Amino acid sequence: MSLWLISPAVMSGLPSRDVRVGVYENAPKIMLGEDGEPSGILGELLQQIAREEGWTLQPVVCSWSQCLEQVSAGQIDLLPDVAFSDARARTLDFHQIPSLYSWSQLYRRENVVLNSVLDLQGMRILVLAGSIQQQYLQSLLESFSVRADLVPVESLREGFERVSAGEAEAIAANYHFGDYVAAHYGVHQTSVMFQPARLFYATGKGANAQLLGTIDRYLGQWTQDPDSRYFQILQRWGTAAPVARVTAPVRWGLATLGALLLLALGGTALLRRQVALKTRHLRTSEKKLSTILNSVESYIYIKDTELRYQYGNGRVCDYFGRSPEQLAGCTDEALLPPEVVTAVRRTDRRVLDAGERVMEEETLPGPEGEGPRTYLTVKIPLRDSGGKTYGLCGISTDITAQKRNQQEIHQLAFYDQLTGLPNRRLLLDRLAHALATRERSHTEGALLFIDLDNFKDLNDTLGHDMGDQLLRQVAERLDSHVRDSDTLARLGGDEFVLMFEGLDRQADRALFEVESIAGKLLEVLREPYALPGHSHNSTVSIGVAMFSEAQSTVEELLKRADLAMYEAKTAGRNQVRFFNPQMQAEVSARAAIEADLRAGLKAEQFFLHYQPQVDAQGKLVGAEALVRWRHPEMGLVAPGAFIAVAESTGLILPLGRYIMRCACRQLVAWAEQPQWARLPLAVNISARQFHHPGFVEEVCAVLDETGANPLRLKLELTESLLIENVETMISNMNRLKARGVRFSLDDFGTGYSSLSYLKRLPLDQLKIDQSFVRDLLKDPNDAAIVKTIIALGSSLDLAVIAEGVETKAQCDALIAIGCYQFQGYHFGRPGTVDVLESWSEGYHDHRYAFERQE
Ligand SMILES: Nc1nc2c(ncn2[C@@H]2O[C@H](COP(=O)(O)O[C@H]3[C@@H](O)[C@H](n4cnc5c(=O)[nH]c(N)nc54)O[C@@H]3COP(=O)(O)O)[C@@H](O)[C@H]2O)c(=O)[nH]1
Repeated sequence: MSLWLISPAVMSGLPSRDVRVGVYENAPKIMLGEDGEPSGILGELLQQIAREEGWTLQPVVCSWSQCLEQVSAGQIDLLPDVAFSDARARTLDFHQIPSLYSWSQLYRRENVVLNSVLDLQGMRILVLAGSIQQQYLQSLLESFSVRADLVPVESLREGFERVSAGEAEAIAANYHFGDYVAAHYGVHQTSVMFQPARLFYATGKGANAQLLGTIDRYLGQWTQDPDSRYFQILQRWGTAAPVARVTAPVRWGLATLGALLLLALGGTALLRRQVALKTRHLRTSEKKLSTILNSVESYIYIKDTELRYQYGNGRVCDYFGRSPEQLAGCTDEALLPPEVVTAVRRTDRRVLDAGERVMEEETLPGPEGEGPRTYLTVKIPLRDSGGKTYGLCGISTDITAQKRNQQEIHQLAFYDQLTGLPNRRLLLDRLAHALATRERSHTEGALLFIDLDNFKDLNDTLGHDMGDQLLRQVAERLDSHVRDSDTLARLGGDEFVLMFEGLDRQADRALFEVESIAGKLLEVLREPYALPGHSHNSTVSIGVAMFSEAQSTVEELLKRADLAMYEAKTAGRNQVRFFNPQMQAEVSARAAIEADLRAGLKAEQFFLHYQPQVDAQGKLVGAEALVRWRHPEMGLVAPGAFIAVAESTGLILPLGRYIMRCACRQLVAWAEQPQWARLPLAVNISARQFHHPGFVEEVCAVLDETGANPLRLKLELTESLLIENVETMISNMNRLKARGVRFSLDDFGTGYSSLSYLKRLPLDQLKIDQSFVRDLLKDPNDAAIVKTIIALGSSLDLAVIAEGVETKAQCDALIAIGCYQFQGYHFGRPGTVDVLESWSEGYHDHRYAFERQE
C-alpha cells in the first residue's frame, strides 16, 4: 500500500485529488523511482506535499520535450524542474517560490580542452532538446562568433553516454544532473558555467492555480526552516548543504558572479582569439591586397619624403625591370631620363611640401623603351596619426589610347575630314564666342563667306577626286594667308568661311582692312591650280558681313555673309561684296580712291597749300604745308578724303616722300628771298610714315637732294604716333634733331601722351588741338585743358601754338591765358604759295617774329 493512503490529508478527511505528474530522467532532480513513483529531489518534494494534501500522484513518463508539450496541452497537471523564462510563461503557469536553484554547466570528454566558450569552436556539443540551455548556448555561441555544432538529445543520460562514447566533445547540463552522473560516465566538469536558473513546478496555462498556490505555501514554510523536510530531501540527494546555508540573494549573487566570471574569462579568451583572428585577417587581407594591387592595370607606388621608392606594385616593378626589393630605396634619377625626372619631382614635391592631392597628366617613356605615353597620375600625401606627411602614394594609369580616341573623336566632330579645317560646328562655336566677347574687347570683326566659282563644272567634267584636290589646294592657300587668330572653316562642298576678330574699332578702318584682305584673297585664289594632268583656273566670290552691323547673331551673320556672296556671284563672280549697301558703297569708293591715288601719284596731281602761323601781334611766324589733290574728275580734293586711304594702303609712303620733297623745295625757294629765308615750314607726318623703317634716312636724303635748311623744317607728329615703339621713335627723332630738324606735337590734348615720355621727346612745340579752341569760350573744361597745355609747355620749355582759331574773341581768350601763337581762318586760310606771300605783304616786320623763335 502506498504511503499516500495514510497521509495526513486522508486522515484529516480532505478530498482526494489525482495529480498527473510529468516525469523524465533528470537525476537527481526528477526521475521515476523504482517503485514507479516520481523520485529525485523534486519528485520526493512533490510526494511530501501530496501526502499532506491528499493528492494522488499519477506519474506520466515522458521525455523532456514531450513533457513540455503535454503540460502545455493540459495532459499533465504538474511538470517539475521547469526553469522560468518569459517565453515559457506565455504557455505555462508557475508558482512563486522556486523549488530549486540551478545553473547550467558544460561537461567535457576526457582529453578535451575546454576552458571558455571560445574553445567550443568546431566542437560538437550535446544539449537537451527543447531545454533553455539549447537556446541560451545557441545565442552565446553566436555572440562570440564561435561556430560549434549543437546536437539535441532526448535525455541528459543519453547525452552523457554519447559524450563518454566519443560522439561529442561536451554536453550542457544542469549542474545537479551533471555532478550526479559525471563520474559515472568518465566525463569532467568544466569551468564553463552559464545561465543561473530558478526551477519550478509548472502547469498548463490557467489550469491548476490551486495546485501552484498549495506548492507555494509549503515551499514558503519549508525553505525558511533548515530542518524542514525540504532540506532533508536535498541532503539526501547530495546538494543540501550549500543550498540550505545560503540565502536566495547570496545564491543569486554567486550565480551572477559565476556568469560574470564566465564572461570575463570568455572576454579574455575572446580578446586573445580576436587578436589571433585579426592577425589572421591581416595576413589574409595583405595577401588579398597584394593580389589586387598586382593585378590592376595601374602603376601604384609609394615614395618616402626623400622620394625613394618604398613600394611598387607588379606593374611598377615590371616597368623599371626591378624586383620589389631592388626597387626599394631607388629614386627616379636612377630609373627615368633626366627631363622626365624634373617634371615628376616637381609634382612629388608639391604633394609632400604642400600636402596637396595632385592629379595631372604625365608624359613618360612607355614600358620596354616604347615611345612616350600619357599617364593620368594621382598623387596623395601619406600622413601618420599625428598628421605628419611621411610619404606619397602615386597611382598612374596609361591613358594614351583614350587620349588618342578622344583626339580622333574631337577631330571627327569639329574638323572637316577633307581639308583638316574646322567644320561648321566649330566655326559656329567660335563665332558665338567672338560675338560674345566683341563688346568687351571693343574691336570689330567680320565674316567672309568664300565660295568657289563654277566648282560644279570641274566636279562634273573631271570627277570628284579632282574636285577634292582643288578644295584641298584652296584650303591650303587660304590657310597660308590668315593669321593664327583668324578662323578658317569649311562648311561643306565648295564653301569656306573666314572669321576675323580684333579689327580696328573704327568702322571705316575695319571695313577697309577687310576689303583689302578680301581683295588679296581674290588675287591669291585666282592663281592657276596644279591638278594632275593639267593646270586649272578658278576664282572665288566673297561675301562679307561685319559683326557690328545691327545686333548680329551667329545665324544672322552667316546668312548676311551668304547673301553678300550671292551678290558677288550675281555681279559677275570673282568679286567681293559687303552685305550692307552703304558699306558696299563706301568700300567701292575707297577702292576707287586707292586706284585714283596710284594714278594721281604717277601723274603728280598732288601739290601743297600753305597756311600762315602768327604771333600775338598777327605777325607771320611760320607756315604749315597741307597737301591737296587736283583730281582730274573731282577737282580739288582735301586731304581728309584720301589721307586715311593712303595710310591704310601704304600709299602714304610714296605720297609722304612726294610732299616732303615739295616742302623742301619750297624752303630752298624761300631761302633765296631774304624776307622768307628764315620762315619755318611745318609738314604733317603720319604714324605709318614715321614708323616706316628708313624714314630718317629718307628725310635726310630729301634734305641733301634739295639742299633745304633742316633748321627751317618742322615735322608735325600726332599724339597717336606715341602709342607704339616709343624708344625707336625717340631715337629716330633724336637722329633728325641732330640734323637740325624740329618737331611739333600736333592735335595735342586729344591723345595718349604720357608725361613720363613727353619730356624725353626732343620736341619744340605743342599744338593745341582745334577742338579745344572751338569751344574755348563756351566750355570751361576746354579752357581748363588749354590752360594746362600752356602750363605744360612752359614747364617743358616748349612753344605752344593754338590751331583752328577762327575769331578774334578766341584769339583774345588765348592771349589772356598765355598762348601767343596761332593758326586759323581768323588769320588766313591754307592757300597756294602766292596766296601766302601776298597775305604776308600786309605785314612789315615779320622777320623779327621768325628770329624770336630760333
Ligand atoms: N600726313 C599728312 N597729313 C596731312 C597733310 N596735309 C594735311 N594733312 C592732314 O589732313 C587733315 C586735314 O587737313 P586740311 O583739310 O588741310 O585741314 C587743315 C586746315 O585746313 C584746317 N584748319 C586750319 N585752320 C582752321 C580753322 O580755323 N578752322 C577749321 N575748321 N579748320 C582749320 O586744319 C587742318 C590742319 O590740321 P593740322 O594738320 O592738325 O594742323 C589734317 O589732319 C592734316 O593733318 C600732309 O601733307 N600729310
